[in-house]
Amino acid sequence: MSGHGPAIPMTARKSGPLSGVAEVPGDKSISHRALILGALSVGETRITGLLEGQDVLDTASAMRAFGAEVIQHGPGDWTVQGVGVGGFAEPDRVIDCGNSGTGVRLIMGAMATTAITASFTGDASLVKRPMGRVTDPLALFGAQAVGRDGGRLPMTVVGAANPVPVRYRVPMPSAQVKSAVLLAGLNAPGQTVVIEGEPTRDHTERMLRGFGAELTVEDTDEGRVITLTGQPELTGQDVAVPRDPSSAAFPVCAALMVQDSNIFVPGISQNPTRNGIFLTLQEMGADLVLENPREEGGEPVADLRVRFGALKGINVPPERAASMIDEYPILAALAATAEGVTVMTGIKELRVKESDRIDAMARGLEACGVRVDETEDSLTVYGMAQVPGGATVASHLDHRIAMAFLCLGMVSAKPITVDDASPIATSFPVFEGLMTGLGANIIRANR
Ligand SMILES: O=C(O)C1=C[C@@H](OP(=O)(O)O)[C@@H](O)[C@H](O)C1
Ligand SMILES: C=C(OP(=O)(O)O)C(=O)O
Repeated sequence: MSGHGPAIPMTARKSGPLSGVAEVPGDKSISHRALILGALSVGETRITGLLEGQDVLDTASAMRAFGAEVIQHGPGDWTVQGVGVGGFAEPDRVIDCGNSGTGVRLIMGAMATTAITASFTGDASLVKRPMGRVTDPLALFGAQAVGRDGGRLPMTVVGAANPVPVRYRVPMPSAQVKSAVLLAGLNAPGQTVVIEGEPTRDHTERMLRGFGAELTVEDTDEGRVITLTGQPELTGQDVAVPRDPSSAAFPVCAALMVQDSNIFVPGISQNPTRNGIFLTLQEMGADLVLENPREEGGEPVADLRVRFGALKGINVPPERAASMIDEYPILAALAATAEGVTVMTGIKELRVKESDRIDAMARGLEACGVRVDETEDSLTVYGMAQVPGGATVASHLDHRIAMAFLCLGMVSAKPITVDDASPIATSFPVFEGLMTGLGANIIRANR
């Protein structure tokens, strides 16, 4: 929803120790895809563990607008009656994707090779984000897009009536762009080929196969080559959504920062295209143990046992960036409490997220008394024994910035206030209750 309600300022104070079980909600990326692929299938898709964050609810409502029947039966328990590949109806209203880059970009891909027209918009954050990275490859299929300011929302996409298949090399590491092209390729005849220079999250590929598409993935000198055979009949599936590693990163990092903490975080996806944060934390010296590795819902998962302990700053290798792209805000907060310097390079994609995350973290950390250096493509954080805090930090309509500073406020000398924590509801609606349940001292500032 683009209608953004009143700001919710929130303050975090010295907390802990954190202890107990952190049951984080379902994976956001997989939740969006389960709804979209369910809508593009024939028959019923039953989804359990769906993330009921606003980003995903907006995708559910978009799928209804394209003609699918989407019903909630209970918490996390949803069904989708799909319309089949090429069966999307023309929506009779503007598709409002709220705060969600994943939602709008994947849905544009999913409708771009059907002869319908759809208009898209979003909130004050989403309308600033680049859409040309998706509409450029969609134009190769024959779709046309007209947007504001050379490729921003609001935007209207006219789907291709006679789509042709495409061979496309994704110019930046982006699972959203890759996925938009693959979803568009579903309704094009012949083979659509997507090549990515560095691997990004592969949920679309895994799930397309699970829904019955013919798709191959080859690692070559050119990169990862994904070939999809168009116009398959997708069949509704049962999807069990694993818990979100990107959400898990917040209680995990908070427990690593807050003295004497010891928490258990069950059932977290360890998909190798998503687990970079856990490798990084272990390199920093974290007492983070992966227990009971297993497969759930087609994804590798493990339980995490996390205990407080002193961490050291490291150089995070740029080639790891794609596998932890959403975790840099919380890593930057954690780095402020580690011994020594943490250097994060190869992260310029952070500049086009819900906010410019390099800038938002750098300014917020400085306001809290932490020294940082930034370049277009990197952020360096100088750790200190005691972060001063005592600042009000802007979240810029960015859930991950809000959560990162609330975690830092649990260990700073003086409290940290986030000017607006309402965007947390887009990805982690139970954050406040979950964290306070573990022992976090966070409270809505206006209560
Ligand atoms: O495909 C996805 O589900 C996502 C891909 C990433 O974005 P980019 O494709 O822009 O890197 C990530 O930051 C986002 O939270 C979710
Ligand atoms: C970047 C993110 O999401 P999106 O691009 O879907 O808005 C995120 O959740 O950190």
